[in-house]
Amino acid sequence: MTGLPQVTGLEVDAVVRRGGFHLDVRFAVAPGEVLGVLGPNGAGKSTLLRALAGLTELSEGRLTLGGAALDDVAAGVFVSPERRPVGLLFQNYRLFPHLSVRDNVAFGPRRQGAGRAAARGTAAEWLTRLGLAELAERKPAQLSGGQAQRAALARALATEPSLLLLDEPLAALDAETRWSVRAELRRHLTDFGGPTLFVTHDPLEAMVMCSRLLVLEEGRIVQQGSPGEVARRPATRYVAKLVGLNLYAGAASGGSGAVTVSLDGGGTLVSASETPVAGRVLVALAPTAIALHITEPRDSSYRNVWRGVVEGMELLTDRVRVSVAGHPDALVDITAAAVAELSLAEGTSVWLTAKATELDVYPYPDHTRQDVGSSVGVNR
Ligand SMILES: Nc1ncnc2c1ncn2[C@@H]1O[C@H](COP(=O)(O)OP(=O)(O)OP(=O)(O)O)[C@@H](O)[C@H]1O
Repeated sequence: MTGLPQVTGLEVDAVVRRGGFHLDVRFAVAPGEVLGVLGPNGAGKSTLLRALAGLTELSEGRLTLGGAALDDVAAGVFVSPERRPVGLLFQNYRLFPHLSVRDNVAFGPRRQGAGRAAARGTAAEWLTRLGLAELAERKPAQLSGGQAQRAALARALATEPSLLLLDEPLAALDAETRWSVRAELRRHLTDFGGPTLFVTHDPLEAMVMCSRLLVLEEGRIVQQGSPGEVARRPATRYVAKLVGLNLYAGAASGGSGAVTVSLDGGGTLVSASETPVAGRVLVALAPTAIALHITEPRDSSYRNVWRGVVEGMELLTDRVRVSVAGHPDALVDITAAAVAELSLAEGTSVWLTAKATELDVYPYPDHTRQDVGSSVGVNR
């Protein structure tokens, strides 16, 4: 025993330049951890996965898996894609159309040097595990979307990879199939002992499938944390929107139990936060925690009362999301019955109220780029 920790996970310290785009990230993924990678279009999610798979070269930095370098620009190390112990699962499956399902799954083991019979044996095992044994002789075009996705998963796992890279693996499936394939995939990810990166645009999927989330924006990491932390305390406007919260940036003053925040875009909010906070902060407020009134509310239990004008309404499954312009702007979720009772329409003047206990105030995250500050609120 040397007493040194054994490095078995993935360590990423990477810069990739593609035209005018720069990806610049540093993070680690532990064995068995499923890291959800979220971010708006063009944030660099696919670029990151491509770099890990060896399909795009690093401009600077180093990637190590289990302590061994896959890429090390300074040392001149680059392991070619076919020699990386990496399982890939992409949205559009990329099964070979001319090969049977069995041969698609046997392809990886064959490429790794297994004999024809051994590779077919491995393929048969994985197809059985994924409930596809009876479809082994079919061609990909003869499979449903869910079956094809399972075949692609069998193909990714049959090479016994040390790292799994999943790029929106469920996006092409219809809602019902997606649900069952997701449950299946989750089971396999739990069994898989290595690190997994899971790119998705779907916040629910990220919450359900991933043990930790990493949010990329413009090639940089703007937030990392457990799904619960990210959902409760979003670091940027993009994350707040994703998890359905109002988010405001401002300057805090006052003590525990009554923190006053002067918002960047005008207006003031008061929080009953028990943790003393001062200086630059973010304030998260759920759309369901705001109430709308036509006349000025007389109930003094509302510490936050401000005026606004209805800008738009969107029907959600069981509520209506009302977009209100004011200081601050806000998204407010109310029932369809309340919309009717208040006779709300675009242009209606309203009063907004929120209890101080409903506002979560937290320090402005250090790792958030400072220039996000002025635009961080869902609303100005
Ligand atoms: N081959 C390329 N050459 C130059 N720039 C590229 C190339 N491929 C992608 N880019 C640019 O790199 C940036 C990141 O793209 P990437 O595909 O990694 O984003 P993404 O987060 O996966 O987006 P999406 O959610 O839309 O799939 C984008 O600005 C894109 O235009």
